[in-house]
Amino acid sequence: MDKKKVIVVERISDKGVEMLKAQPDLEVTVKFDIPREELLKIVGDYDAIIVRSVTKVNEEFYQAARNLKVVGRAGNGVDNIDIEGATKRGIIVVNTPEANVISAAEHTIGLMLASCRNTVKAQKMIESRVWDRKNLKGVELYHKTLGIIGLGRIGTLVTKRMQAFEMKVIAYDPYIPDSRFKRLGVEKCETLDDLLAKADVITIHTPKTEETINMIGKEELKKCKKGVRLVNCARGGLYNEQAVADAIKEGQVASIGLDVLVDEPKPISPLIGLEQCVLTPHLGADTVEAQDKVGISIAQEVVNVLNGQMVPNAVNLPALHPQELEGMMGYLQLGECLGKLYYQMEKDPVDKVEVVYEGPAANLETTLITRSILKGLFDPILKERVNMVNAELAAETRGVAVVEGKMNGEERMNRVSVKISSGNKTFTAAGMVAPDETPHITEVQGYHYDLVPEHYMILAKNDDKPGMIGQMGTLLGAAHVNIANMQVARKPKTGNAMMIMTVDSPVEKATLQMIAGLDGIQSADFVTL
Ligand SMILES: NC(=O)c1ccc[n+]([C@@H]2O[C@H](COP(=O)([O-])OP(=O)(O)OC[C@H]3O[C@@H](n4cnc5c(N)ncnc54)[C@H](O)[C@@H]3O)[C@@H](O)[C@H]2O)c1
Ligand SMILES: O=C(O)CC[C@@H](O)C(=O)O
Repeated sequence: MDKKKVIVVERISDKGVEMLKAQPDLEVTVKFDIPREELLKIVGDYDAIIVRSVTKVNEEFYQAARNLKVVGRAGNGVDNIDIEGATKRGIIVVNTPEANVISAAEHTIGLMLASCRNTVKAQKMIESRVWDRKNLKGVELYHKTLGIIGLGRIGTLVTKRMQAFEMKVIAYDPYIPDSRFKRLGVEKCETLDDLLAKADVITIHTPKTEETINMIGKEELKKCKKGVRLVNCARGGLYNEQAVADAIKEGQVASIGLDVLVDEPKPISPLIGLEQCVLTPHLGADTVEAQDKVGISIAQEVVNVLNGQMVPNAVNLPALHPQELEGMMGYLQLGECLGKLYYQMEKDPVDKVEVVYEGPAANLETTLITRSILKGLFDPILKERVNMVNAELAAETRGVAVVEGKMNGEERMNRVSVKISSGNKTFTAAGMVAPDETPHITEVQGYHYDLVPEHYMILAKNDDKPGMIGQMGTLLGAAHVNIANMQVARKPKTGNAMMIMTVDSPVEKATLQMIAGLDGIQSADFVTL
């Protein structure tokens, strides 16, 4: 089998690279600082790429990256990656959202302290052999009010640490529940203006989005307390750099600590050179500990995606905890099997897919199972162009309505049932997952079974009369097809039955035609699951 090709284009830890290189089925290239033109020329050869924050993974990039299946972002923010473009193409984007947050929180605090105590200005003075303490007086953080914009992972870590400094912490984040504010002992600001009016120090920890770019500009700075101190260890441009530079010159802003700038990695900010400004070149995640965690974790995720496994940190899939994922694997396999049956047994284009989850199955992350059903449904007609990432989009672009229903309740049997409609014709299939995570097919077209799906299966509808099984066995035997398992189900009042056989090898078209021609066989389909 051909080896999958991975390229690492930005620096990750040696441990991460070693992990990739230890995979026998991967060919790994590590090449940093590749000029953009050259990268676009070579990226078409690779199945996976690992980047950090500098590489722009955009439309132009995707057009060149014809074989790409996964983008690994060694870090947290994905603002350099066009997620929609990846989703459209079925490319999975993975990141390491937890691995560097402690380092980023600590660096935030470092910048806060350095800018409040003129550390950089003091160092420059000493380097020019000047010992002049009168112009270096700083301020304490003790009993001051810290305003946090964005109370997510890093905002929360900063909160806990600055509460130990006995700062009063207030925060503005309209997207998190009040309970989190309460649990952290943080005063909730209903509006940004509320925070601006109260805070002595402001630190921002939001992602870079349409809503957050230039979130703090000229007007917002006017609403702050005179002499406010700012920190940004999130993304360049959340504070408008020109407005902050002007406000520093006017004395409205006393200092700013910045790890990030709008123009990285070639900064041209008006803040550069101001003595009230402490700057670092996006070092928030650059610690030994964070880089080890990031490198190992991104390598593992990329390997898992290439091996067809689900990963907890896929940015363009619903987020799951690793424990939740464990309990899902059998359901994802079941969903794909149920979906795959349709286009291998029927020809009519699908209008609607209805999925009902019953009993324990209803308590799972069902959107993911529905995606696996859609992936299975479209697999026979789209092959590798459909996967868990773009399965929903594939349904939408084909005008297929997808409806999910749930029937909770401990007393209910664990069951996933699928009804696929084409005009007024319907196709149904259902299954369950055993406690050992093995999927079982329990119903196809109203016939009931308890069958563990296998790679190759024959489904044959027949008249419910003696001799049918014998005829099938003889014919398959003559064609050297070994039957591994067989179940027959009947609908007594109709005189109809359906056999499902799992077989050890593919069944040739000619053999299938002979089966379909047997006396009493109504239809015969060979399916690959
Ligand atoms: N400097 C570095 O090296 C470094 C390292 C890691 C992360 N980061 C950056 O730090 C930032 C925060 O990361 P995180 O892991 O804490 O993210 P997170 O997703 O855990 O938290 C972000 C929070 O921002 C909130 N938010 C979003 N839009 C908002 C708005 N308009 N107003 C107020 N709140 C809003 C969200 O509700 C969320 O709670 C990101 O921009 C990330 O890229 C930087
Ligand atoms: O070091 C990097 O690649 C950026 C780190 C950080 O900004 C992140 O979002 O993880």
